[in-house]
Amino acid sequence: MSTLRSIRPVLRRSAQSIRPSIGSGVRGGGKTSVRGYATTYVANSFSLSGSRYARTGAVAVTASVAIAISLYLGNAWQPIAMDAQPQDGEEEEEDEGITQPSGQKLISMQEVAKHNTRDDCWVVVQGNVYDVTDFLPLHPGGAGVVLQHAGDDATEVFMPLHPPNTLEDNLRPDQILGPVDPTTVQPRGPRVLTEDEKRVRNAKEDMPPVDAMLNLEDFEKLAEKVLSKTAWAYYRSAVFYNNEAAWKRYFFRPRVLRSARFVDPSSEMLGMPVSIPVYVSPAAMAKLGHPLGEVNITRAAGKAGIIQGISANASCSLEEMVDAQTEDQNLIFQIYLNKDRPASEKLLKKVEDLGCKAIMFTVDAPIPGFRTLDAPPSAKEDKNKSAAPVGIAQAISGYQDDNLVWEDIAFIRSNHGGRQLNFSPAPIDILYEIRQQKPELLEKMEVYVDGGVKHGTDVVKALALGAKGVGLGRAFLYANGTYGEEGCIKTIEIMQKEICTAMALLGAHTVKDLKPEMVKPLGFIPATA
Ligand SMILES: Cc1cc2nc3c(=O)[nH]c(=O)nc-3n(C[C@H](O)[C@H](O)[C@H](O)COP(=O)(O)O)c2cc1C
Repeated sequence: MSTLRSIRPVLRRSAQSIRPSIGSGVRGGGKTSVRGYATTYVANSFSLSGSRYARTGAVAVTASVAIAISLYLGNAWQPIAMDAQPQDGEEEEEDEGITQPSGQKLISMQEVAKHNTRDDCWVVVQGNVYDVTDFLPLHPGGAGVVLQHAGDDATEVFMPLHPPNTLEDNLRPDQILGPVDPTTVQPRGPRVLTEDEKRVRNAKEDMPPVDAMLNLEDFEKLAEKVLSKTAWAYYRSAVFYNNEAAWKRYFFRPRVLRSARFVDPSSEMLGMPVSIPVYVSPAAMAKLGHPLGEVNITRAAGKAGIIQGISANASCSLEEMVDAQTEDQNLIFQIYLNKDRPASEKLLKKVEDLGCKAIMFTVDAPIPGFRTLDAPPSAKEDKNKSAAPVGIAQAISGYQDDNLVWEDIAFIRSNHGGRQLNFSPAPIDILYEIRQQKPELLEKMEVYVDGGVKHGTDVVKALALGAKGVGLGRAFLYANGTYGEEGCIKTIEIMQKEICTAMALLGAHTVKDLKPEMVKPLGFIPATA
């Protein structure tokens, strides 16, 4: 990690909590008018110089995102069955492999099927055969997830959840065995949609245009209808009991008779200009909601001028997101410390080489929390034995170092929280406590907040109390899962309008005009020390 001095780390610590981080030099951004709303707002447009990212130097991803999970989601690659079927007596010859003109042997499905045990496990993904025997104990979701597809084609369950090249990046060259002989692939016939797939298809046909989404709650309601049961369960099953409610306990003290004609919601985060002080919180598995996954979010964040935090468990590769970014877009990468620490160092090096501007270091997920909604499907529900034998959250964890302590990360001074422990304090309550008891901290370091944010007013409350920026996690997953990139852009637009309206009505022209005395808690106030 010492090789990464130029990357600014943001350590994720307390669950659903605030994110203090160390800011540094300020870079200017140009200004453009954003119209089409009652007031003229001035937003920052990025014009960073010297921020082109290196797009080479990509090396292996860690086991963290490798073969993370098996779930049945449909619409994935299926091997093409050729008309010619093997004739009796020809099997032995095929099992030895047909040699292609390139010299590479084709492997028959019959041969693949022989390697179907824990001690000898092959799988086929997108027409290629992989020997994953040695990888079984390393699989984040446990060996069982992979063994369900031992000796068989795992493409359909593998593809929606893994970045491209996951297998190539994590297996030794001798474990990448070569292409399947397509003449040996049994035709599967037309795939019959499950009840859930039919429900999703019908719901998608009924979707209103994106402009019918008036606020983030509209996206959430629609997401529940159009997402697969698996995606909804994973996205929704977080430990946010208190967070959403907590924002509603804080009220404004507006200032009046201050012109509301001009409002500028632009700001800076970690020295980077942002059009609004909202960022994308790193959240895994965007492909569960849309085939283009996190890339949609990258594109939207780039166009709208906000920062994207990329999950270590993203279903797209970092390279894909880097390729999708605009020239002066800023990406931040989130990591968990891997039990295999050199793997984390390797990942950090890659993250730096690919031009990410900071890291968020999540430290509150040494083990996954309980999520009943995201539980493994019962055997009854999963007749095809195609789903993961554990929930998604469980399946993509496991590689995180559960022995991580402060001493290991003494060089990092800031944090980011996940969503593991229920009944942890809500971020706004912690922020308020800091404002009351240690206001000097808010001057010394940048504090970021996320968890349960649904309205521009939530953002404005946090900014007034001293936060530098506010993150949205599920909002982008829902937006992506409903309308893809368009939905993510609409989400940012909605937030911008709501933030500007709240600022104008509070009598704040710029983010700096938002003051702590403009926000007070009513009702329950968390106990103070
Ligand atoms: C489905 C889902 C996946 C998440 N994945 C990650 C992750 O991979 N890494 C991480 O540090 N935080 C992760 N988080 C936590 C988010 O970064 C963020 O703290 C949280 O979503 C904020 O709350 P919100 O969803 O109400 O905005 C995830 C959250 C959700 C809901």
